[in-house]
Amino acid sequence: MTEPVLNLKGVVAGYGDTTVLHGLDLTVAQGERLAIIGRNGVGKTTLLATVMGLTRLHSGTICTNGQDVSGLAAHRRVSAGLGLVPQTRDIFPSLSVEENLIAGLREDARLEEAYELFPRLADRRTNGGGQLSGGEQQMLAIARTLLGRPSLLMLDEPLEGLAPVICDMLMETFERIAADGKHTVLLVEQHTELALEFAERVVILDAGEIVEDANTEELRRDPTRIERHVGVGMGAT
Ligand SMILES: Nc1ncnc2c1ncn2[C@@H]1O[C@H](COP(=O)(O)OP(=O)(O)OP(=O)(O)O)[C@@H](O)[C@H]1O
Repeated sequence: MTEPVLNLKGVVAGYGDTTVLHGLDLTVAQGERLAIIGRNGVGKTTLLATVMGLTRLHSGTICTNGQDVSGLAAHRRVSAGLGLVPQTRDIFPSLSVEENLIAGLREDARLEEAYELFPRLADRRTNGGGQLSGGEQQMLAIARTLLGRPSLLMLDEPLEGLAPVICDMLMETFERIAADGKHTVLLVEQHTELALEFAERVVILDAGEIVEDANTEELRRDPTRIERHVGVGMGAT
């Protein structure tokens, strides 16, 4: 049987002594398209950061593809197949686009893959990271993470603050990445409708706990299950 790409058991985590996640159990199968939604401050970013080893894990275990990574540093988790595009994008502003990409490049990956995915980055390859528009920075952040060859690609509110035309283009790109057979995509998104459009399964976080974990169609049939945790109307929260 194929191991899940992500398996969390009893995860209690936070910052220092503060606990934000209160005992999460979550299994993500290979190839799944999962969205995590919830109001501001419920712990979505903390969950992704915890998977990457960037918070304090008080108890519980985190496994990826059958490997327990609970005690590993973030860079070792990248080698184990976990990839995060953080909300902050973390582009190096003084390095060129190409140098930013090289920073994420695994030996078996090629720079050209990034340019094939986002031709715009090829046009901008010698420009500094700090000279890019918000949309171009997001493309760079996504491409750089993909060059690390993640089996799980985690995207933290990747559409935030971007123009609708760029959001559409990025959503299409996420569809392609999810369909290529090499990646499992986990999307954290404030815009509930966009999240539901993309995902086949939706997890809702509230106050650091998973309060819904269901098939997207099932949730669509009973929107109150979303609205009671995310807000009325299922629009942007
Ligand atoms: N570095 C930090 N140190 C201490 N507390 C933090 C830190 N980052 C976040 N928190 C707290 O953890 C809780 C969860 O925040 P988190 O950013 O994970 O929520 P979120 O669901 O991603 O919200 P948003 O949609 O606003 O990004 C909040 O109470 C927040 O204040």
